[in-house]
Amino acid sequence: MRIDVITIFPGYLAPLREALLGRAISAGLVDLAVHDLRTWTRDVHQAVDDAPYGGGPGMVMRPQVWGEALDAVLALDERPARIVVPTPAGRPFTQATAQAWSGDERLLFTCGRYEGIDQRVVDDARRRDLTVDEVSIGDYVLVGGEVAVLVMVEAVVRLLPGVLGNPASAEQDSFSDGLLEGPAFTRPEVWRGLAVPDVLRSGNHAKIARWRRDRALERTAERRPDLLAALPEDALDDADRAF
Ligand SMILES: N#Cc1c(-c2ccc3ccn(Cc4ccc(CN5CCCC5)cc4)c3c2)n[nH]c1N
Repeated sequence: MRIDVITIFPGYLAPLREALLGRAISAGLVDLAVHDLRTWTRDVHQAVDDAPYGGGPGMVMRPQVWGEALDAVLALDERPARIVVPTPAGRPFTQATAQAWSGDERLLFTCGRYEGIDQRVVDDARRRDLTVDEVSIGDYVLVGGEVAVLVMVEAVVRLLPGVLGNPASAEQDSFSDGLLEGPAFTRPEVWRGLAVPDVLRSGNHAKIARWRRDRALERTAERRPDLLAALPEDALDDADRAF
């Protein structure tokens, strides 16, 4: 997978070259290129923003600079790219989104700042039959798109074959079966007077699986009843319902 990121703060994306993601890049599983949006400015001040038409707070990012940047970065590789535009007004980015995008050949992330990017940049890309997804990572307000890109790239890249040491980990993700995962424990058996649940040390795999499922159902009902309500009819078996 090729990933391009366009931003006025390239340094914000440095964490993508650390740890797991850094190893995925070194292993050739991901090609990452970060581009400074100001490369495509033409004025001495390298202006990327201007006042909003119709008034209102803050500034809006200029379409000319973004249009030239997108055209140039898209031309760097012939593979079709999904253009991702983080925005507070976007569709929710979920695990299902990450799963879907993990099958893409190329992702191109545009990091807005100020009050966002002139809407015509998205409109122009869509009318050229480019795939453009305007997404939000959550119902809170950030200062720009860079942090959202860090979140989305990590969520997608960890799903690529060969990235996670143990593929089962991604298969047993929270949300992958529609439920939150339950509590996890490791040694020591007792820590500050708190013991690991006996069932986890029983060696009885059926009982352990049941216990873990019950804890996942309990936690989901307590913290995310919306996820429970959204489960498909056949997602819960009789043992689940008895819980
Ligand atoms: N993903 C994601 C995001 C973002 C995000 C993503 C990309 C950009 C680019 C610029 N900003 C700053 C900003 C902040 C507030 C507003 C709304 N306006 C304020 C007054 C009138 C409406 C517009 C932009 C961004 C924020 N925030 N939260 C998420 N889950």
